[in-house]
Order: sequence, then C-alpha cells, then structure tokens
Amino acid sequence: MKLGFIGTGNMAGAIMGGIIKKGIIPAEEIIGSDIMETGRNHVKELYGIQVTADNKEVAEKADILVLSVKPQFYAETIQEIRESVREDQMVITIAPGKTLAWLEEQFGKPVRIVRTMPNTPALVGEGMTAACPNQYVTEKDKAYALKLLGAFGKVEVVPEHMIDAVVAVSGSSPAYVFMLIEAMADGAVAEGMPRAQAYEFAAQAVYGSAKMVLETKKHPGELKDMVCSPAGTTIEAVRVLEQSGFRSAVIEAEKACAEVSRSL
Ligand SMILES: NC(=O)C1=CN([C@@H]2O[C@H](COP(=O)(O)OP(=O)(O)OC[C@H]3O[C@@H](n4cnc5c(N)ncnc54)[C@H](OP(=O)(O)O)[C@@H]3O)[C@@H](O)[C@H]2O)C=CC1
Ligand SMILES: O=C(O)[C@@H]1CCC=N1
Repeated sequence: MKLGFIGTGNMAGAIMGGIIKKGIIPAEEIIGSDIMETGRNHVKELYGIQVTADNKEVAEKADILVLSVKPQFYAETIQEIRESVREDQMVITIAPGKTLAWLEEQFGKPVRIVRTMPNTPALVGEGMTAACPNQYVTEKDKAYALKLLGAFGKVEVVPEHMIDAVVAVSGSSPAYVFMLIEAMADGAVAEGMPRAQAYEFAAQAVYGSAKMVLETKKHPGELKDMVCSPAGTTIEAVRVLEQSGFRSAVIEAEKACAEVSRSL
C-alpha cells in the first residue's frame, strides 16, 4: 500500500511520522511532494520517505493520497492532479472548510474521499482525528482508512456538520493547550522554578489531568472539585481564573475558530 502526501509541512510530517513510528507503512512506501525544496528535504531527512517536486507523480503512485496543502491551495492542487486520480484510489483531505460536496465538484468525477480533521499530537501517537467518508468509499476502504488514521491516535467517524466543532475542539486546540502550558510554566518561573523544570511540571500536570478525564469518565467539574480543598490554594486560583474570564475566553476562541473553518 503506497501512501502519498501532497504538501509535506507540519501536519503531513506529524501523520507520516506517526505512521512510520507505528510500523503501519514503511518509509520506502511513502512518497511526498512539496512546492518547497526545503520542505521536501526536511521530511526526506527526518523520515526517509521518497520525495518529488511533482504532485502528479504522487497522485499517480499513491494508493492513498493525503491532500496536505493549506485550504487556500486545494482548488489549484486538485485541478493539477484530477486527471491522475483513479477510481480505485482513496483521497484523504485534512483541510478545514473544504466540504465533501465541494471536493467532489472539484474532482468532477466519482472519487473515494475521506474528509478528515487530524491534529499534530499524531506525531507522538496521541492524535485525535474525525473522519467523514463520502458515498464512493466502500466498507473495505473505510475500514482501512480508519486503521490508518487510528495508527497515530484515536479516530471517530462523525457527521460532516460536526467537523467545524472538531476543528475548534481538537484540530486547533493543541495550540491553546501549548499556550496554557507555556503560561503555567511562566507562572512557576515567576515563583523561582528553572524554566526547563517548569515545562516538565506543567506538561505532566496537563497530561495527567487529560488522562484522568479519559480514564475515570468523571465530569471535569467533579475532578476540579476534588482538587479544591476548602479555604485552600486551588479555589483561590479558580476564583482568579473566573474573574479573568478563563472559560469564556476558551469558548469564544473556539467559536471564532469554527467560524473561520466554515468560511474557508
Ligand atoms: N498544522 C495543524 O495542526 C493542522 C493542519 N491541518 C491542515 O493541514 C493542511 C496543511 O497544514 P500545515 O501542515 O499546517 O501547513 P504547512 O504550511 O506546514 O504545509 C503545507 C505545505 O504544502 C506546501 N505547498 C503549498 N502549495 C503547494 C502545492 N501547490 N503543491 C505542493 N505543496 C504545496 C507548502 O509550501 P509553502 O510553505 O511554500 O506554502 C507547505 O510546505 C492544511 O489544510 C491545514 O488546514 C489540519 C489539522 C491540523
Ligand atoms: O490553523 C489551521 O488552520 C489548521 C487547521 C487546524 C489546525 N491547524
């Protein structure tokens, strides 16, 4: 099974890195093209995949083709490769805003498409991916696509109308979480902890908290209450966070994120 990537930037790198690390598809069976020579060479050196400057070559050689360019370049990229794409291939898209209906119209012929929204934690095998197969994707294709996407984290099939919410809650959210970790570490540094140690403490606290939500299945509010000792330190921090609009800031950020996703 040959896997192709058109665009070998951050998200493509995270996906191929996750797949290679898990041994699902060997690096020699992965091919990528990128307009930028530096981008191509980067993944070639890092992962040992084949690279080319020719998008059509990737479209012709791949059994599964991942369109990993920015949404703004989807139309021109599909225009360039549409003649090379065959009915027995599967195209995986990862761009926000590009609906199955729009993608089918761009190809102008029956193409098996799985619209997805992954995230960069794919690189460490902890991705969260939503998948929406189109009408031409067979049950066998769907099973293989889910196996592939599940190789670098969790994957769930969702109705397409939910994909903008997915962009907000998992596609883009690693950025907000990294900001939170950075800010938590800044706070610790302000209190005298060395910077590297502060990142370790902050990241492990976030990791452990996420694991508690996933494993205990308890309501996050209940888990929060378990940390807040009466008249203690945590409830004071919670009070200040509420005063600063912490929760509202996250909700409003996600609404803005989903709005951009719908508009692309
Ligand atoms: N980064 C993330 O966390 C996530 C990204 N995505 C989606 O993944 C896609 C890629 O995003 P990301 O990896 O962040 O972006 P990057 O800019 O890192 O990667 C895209 C790469 O494609 C190259 N490129 C542009 N035009 C072409 C072309 N015509 N042919 C071949 N290569 C081309 C770009 O070159 P140049 O830099 O010169 O433009 C760049 O190297 C987007 O659709 C994005 O929405 C989805 C989920 C998460
Ligand atoms: O910022 C972006 O547009 C992409 C989509 C989801 C995460 N990164």
